[in-house]
Amino acid sequence: MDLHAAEMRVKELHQLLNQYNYEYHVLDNPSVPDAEYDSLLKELQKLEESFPYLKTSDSPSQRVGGDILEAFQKVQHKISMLSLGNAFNEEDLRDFDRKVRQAVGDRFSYVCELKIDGLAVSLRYEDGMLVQGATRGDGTTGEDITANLKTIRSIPLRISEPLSIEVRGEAFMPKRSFESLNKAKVEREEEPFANPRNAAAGSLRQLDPKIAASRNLDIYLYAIADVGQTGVTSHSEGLDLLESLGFKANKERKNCENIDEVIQFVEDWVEKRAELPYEIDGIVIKVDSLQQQEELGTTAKSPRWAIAYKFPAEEVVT
Ligand SMILES: NC(=O)c1cnc(N)c2cc(Br)sc12
Repeated sequence: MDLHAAEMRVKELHQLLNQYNYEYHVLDNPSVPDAEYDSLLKELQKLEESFPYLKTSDSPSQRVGGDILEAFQKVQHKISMLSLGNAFNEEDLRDFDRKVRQAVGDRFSYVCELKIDGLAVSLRYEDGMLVQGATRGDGTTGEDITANLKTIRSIPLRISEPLSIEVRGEAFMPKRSFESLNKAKVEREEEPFANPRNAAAGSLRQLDPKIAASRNLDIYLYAIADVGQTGVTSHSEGLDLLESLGFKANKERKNCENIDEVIQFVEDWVEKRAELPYEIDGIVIKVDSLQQQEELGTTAKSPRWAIAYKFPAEEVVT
C-alpha cells in the first residue's frame, strides 16, 4: 500500500472507530460487535506502525497513551471551577428561591440535574482537539491528568466542530465497575476503596495511564466554562450544545418552572437513586437563563444562581 492509499485508509478508520466508539460509550447503542471494532483498531495500529507519520494525537489508537509519569504537572484554570452552596431540606431550597426572586423578579425557570458523585474535571479543546484535561484541585489550580482522562472512552479526542472550548464535568466509576474492582482487590488481599468516588479519584491519580484505562471510568459533562462565547442563552441550551459536539451529558435533567417542581424532582430522585448504575449525592439546581445568572453573579467561591441539594447520608447497613 502506498503512502496516499495508507493516508486515505487511516482517515477512514478514524471516522469508523470514532463513530463506533461514540455509539457504544456515549449513546450506549453500538451498531457493530466489539470484534469489528477490535479488528479495525488492529488495522489502524498496523498502518501507524508502517507509516509512523500517520499516527496523530487524536488517533483512536492513542487513548491509552504514553509512559508512566513521574508526577502530575500543575494547571492554572483560566476560569475558576466554582463549588456549589448546599441545601439540606425544603426550607433551604425555598430560601434559595426567595433570594433568586429578590434579584431577578418572578419570571425565570430552573434546570435540575443529578449531582454525580465523582471527581470534577476540566477538558480543554483547541480547534476541536483535546489538548488538556485537569482535576478541579482548589478551583484555581488543578493537576494535569490528560493521559488518564484520554482513557475514558466517552471523552471525544476530537469534537464535531473545530472549536477552542473548555468544558467541565464529573468523572465517575459506575457501581458495577466499583464492585468488580473491590472484589479483585479483596481477592488480592488489598485494601478495597470505600466508595465509587474514592475509586474514581484514586484511578485518575494513577501515574500509569494503563491503570486508569483498566478502571472503566466514565464521565458526564455539565458546563461550558466560557459559555458566553458560544452564543447560547441558557444552561439547557448549553447542555444540548455539549451533546451536539459529541459529549455525554446526563439525560436525567428537567426544566422546572418553579421551586415546587424542583422539590418534586428532588423527592422523586431520593426514591429512584438506588436504581441508577452510578452514584449521585444530590441534585444540582440552576437558574436557566445565562443573563439572569449574570445578574445574580457569584460569591468568592460559589454561584448565587445555583445550589446543590444534598441527599441525607444513606444508613450503612452492617
Ligand atoms: N450537573 C451539574 O451541574 C453537576 C453534576 N454533578 C456534580 N458533581 C456537579 C458539581 C458541580 Br460544582 S456542578 C455538578
